[in-house]
Formats: sequence, C-alpha cells, structure tokens
Amino acid sequence: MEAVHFGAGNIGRGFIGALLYEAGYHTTFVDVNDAVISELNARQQYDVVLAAENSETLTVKNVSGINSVSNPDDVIDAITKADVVTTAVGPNILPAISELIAKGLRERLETSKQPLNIIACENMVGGSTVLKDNVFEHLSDSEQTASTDVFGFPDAAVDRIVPNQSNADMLQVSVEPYYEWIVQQTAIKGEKPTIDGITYVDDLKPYIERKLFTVNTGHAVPAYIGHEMGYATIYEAMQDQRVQEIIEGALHESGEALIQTYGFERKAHQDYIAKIIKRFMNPHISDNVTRVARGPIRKLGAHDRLIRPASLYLELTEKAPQHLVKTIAAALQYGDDNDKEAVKLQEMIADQGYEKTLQSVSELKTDDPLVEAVMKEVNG
Ligand SMILES: NC(=O)c1ccc[n+]([C@@H]2O[C@H](COP(=O)([O-])OP(=O)(O)OC[C@H]3O[C@@H](n4cnc5c(N)ncnc54)[C@H](O)[C@@H]3O)[C@@H](O)[C@H]2O)c1
Ligand SMILES: O=P(O)(O)OC[C@@H](O)[C@@H](O)[C@H](O)[C@H](O)CO
Repeated sequence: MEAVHFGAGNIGRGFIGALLYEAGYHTTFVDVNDAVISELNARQQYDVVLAAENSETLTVKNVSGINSVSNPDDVIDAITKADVVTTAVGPNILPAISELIAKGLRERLETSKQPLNIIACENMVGGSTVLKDNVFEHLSDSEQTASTDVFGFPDAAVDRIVPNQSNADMLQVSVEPYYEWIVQQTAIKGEKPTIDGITYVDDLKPYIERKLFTVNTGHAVPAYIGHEMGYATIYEAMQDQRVQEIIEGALHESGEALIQTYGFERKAHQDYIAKIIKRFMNPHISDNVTRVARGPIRKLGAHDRLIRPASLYLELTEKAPQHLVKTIAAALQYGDDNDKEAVKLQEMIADQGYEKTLQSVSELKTDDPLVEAVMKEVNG
C-alpha cells in the first residue's frame, strides 16, 4: 500500500508517518526541506522516540521523500499511485500544496480513476474541506464533477504533542506517548483506509472542536501567559500556580461552551481536561512557548481556539469568559521577532491600535461584548 504525506515535519514524521508504517504502508513524504528529503531517501527509515520515563523507540521503515520544488512531476506520479494522501503542513500552507494535488488528481482521472481519500491533519476546523476547495480552484468544472465522485476529503482531528527539536540525528523525532486521530467516515470515497489508531466518526465537528477548544485552548495559556511572564517552555510555565489557575479557568469556560453545545457528559469532560493538563506537565518534553504560540493571527481567528469558545461561552452563559479574555489579551500582545504573524500583529497594533486590530483579526463587531472585555484587560 502506498501513502503520500505532505509535510515531513514534527507531526508528519512523529505521528502520521509512524501510524502509516505500522499499518503496512510505504510512505512518500513530500516537503520543501531538501535536507530532510535527501536524508529520508538516503536512509529510508527514521526513529520515533516516546517521551516518557521508559522511553521506547519505533524505527519507521519503508519511507522515501520527494522535494516538491525540484521534482513536482514525481509528486504527481506518486499521487496517481497512492492509496491514501495525508497532509500536516500547517493551515496556512494548504493553498500552496493544492495545485500539485490537483495535478495529481487530474492525472489520476485520466488513468486509473481509482477512488482516493485526501486527509488534512491540521489544527483547524474543516481542514480537508478547505483543502478540497483550494484543490478544486485548479480543476475545470467537468474535472470537479468527476473528482466529486471518486475523491474524498474527510475532515480530521489529530492530537499528539510533538515539540520542535534539534537532535543529532536530524530525522529522529521525540513525541509524547499519547495520540488520537479521528476521521469523518461519511466523506470517505471507496474503501476506508485501514490504519490502526484512526477512529472513524460520522460527524467530526464535536470532536475537532472538543480537541481544538480543550487541548489547543489549554496549550495557548502557558504559551501566551507564560511568555508574558518570561517562561521559555510550556513545562516551566505550567509549574507557576498563576498559570495553572488561568488554564483551569479557561478550560472550565471552553468546557461549559462545549458541554452546552454538544451535550458532552460533564464528568467525562472534566476527566478529559485533567488528562490534558497532565500532558502539558510531562517532564520528558521540552516544548518552547514560541512553538505553541506561533501564528497568533491564525490563533486569534474567529473559528479558532480562543475567540470561538469565548464567544460561545458569552452567548450561552451571558457572562464574560474572564480566563479566556486574559489569554486573548496576552495573545494580542504577543511579540516574537522570528514569527511573521507576531511581527505583523504588532505592526497592525502600532498602526491601528488594539481594538481595531482585534476586531479585524478576530472578525468581531465593534459592539461585541468580547471586544469590550478584552480591551478592559489590555488597558489593565
Ligand atoms: N506538533 C504538534 O504537536 C502538532 C499536533 C497536532 C497537530 N499539529 C498540526 O500539524 C500541522 C503541522 O505541524 P508541525 O508541528 O508538524 O509543523 P512542522 O513545521 O514541524 O512541519 C511542517 C512541515 O511542512 C513542510 N512544508 C512547508 N511548506 C510546504 C510545502 N509547500 N509543501 C510541502 N511541505 C511543506 C515544512 O518544511 C515542514 O517540514 C499543523 O497544522 C499543526 O497545527 C501539530
Ligand atoms: O500547531 P498549532 O500552531 O495550531 O498549535 C500549537 C500547539 O498547541 C499544537 O501543535 C499542539 O501541540 C497539538 O495540537 C497537540 O495535539
């Protein structure tokens, strides 16, 4: 079985690649990082190390790589032969890979016409659907009609903490033991990929929102508040009682929004929260706050981990989500010269002020009570 995976980064190698290997696939990684691609081709294997007291190593074999900048035709060819296509490139990169995927699908329509599923494993609501829209922009009307019949773009939620790391072995990747991969089965075309570790569900929305608004909302607290307090890693920030209080409060607020929206059982949701907080305190993981805080404009988006649960909480309880508001204010003030979005955000603030910037990046109306609450926090 053949898999094509876009993005040989942390999640690509440390999570999706590992599960594909264990399910018996040969995986072709597609990336723009020539050093990683060359190394994958030279060694055709790499190690995934579990970040735990008794660390275990899985050697992922049966892998190769294609540099999509220098060898785009090889990517098209690999897509025509693939049994599954996955991505983990980051939400902002999906448009950049869509033309190549469209070319691969066009070629496939002209040759095998075999069904294929393309699963975007990104931290966003409706990632595969967004990718499909991007891909379809590169196809003619008749190609779109033919593609709709055979190519599935099932949405997915992926959960595994994989920090940025620089190991002596550039392919080795250290990951937390925990993982979850949930895929929307109603959008699958042809046979469901049989990959141990995938849970198929009919409606992904509750699962992706539960993941994004608990794991990622929670993670944003030690990232943005921790950065404000001068901490360098998530683990260090999580040792601070003040950070712990804010994370608990924020996850109570997002939890209330999720429970009231989707009917999750309260006790089960509290257990889910407790398990996640424990994951952030894993002493075997060193995760920089700058990785978790990366892309603050995306993270302040209307449907993302901060604004959406805060808006839902306000709407459902008519109370201000105080802890989420603190985190939103810290995200708005987040600076990192190495992060393009953080630089742009601070330029926007210098240009138009906090209030207009918040309204613009979070798509909030002037009279939205969330704007007032965040401004109160920003102004101290
Ligand atoms: N790291 C985690 O803990 C984690 C967990 C769950 C989900 N995610 C999600 O997974 C996705 C990837 O995150 P990551 O942490 O692995 O990031 P990463 O930066 O480690 O990996 C992204 C990879 O994509 C590659 N890339 C960039 N542009 C490309 C292009 N045009 N074509 C092909 N490849 C390209 C990069 O070179 C890099 O290797 C994101 O959506 C992230 O939110 C990450
Ligand atoms: O990947 P991002 O930038 O959307 O979010 C940063 C982290 O919160 C994220 O990568 C988590 O580690 C991951 O989502 C855990 O499953």
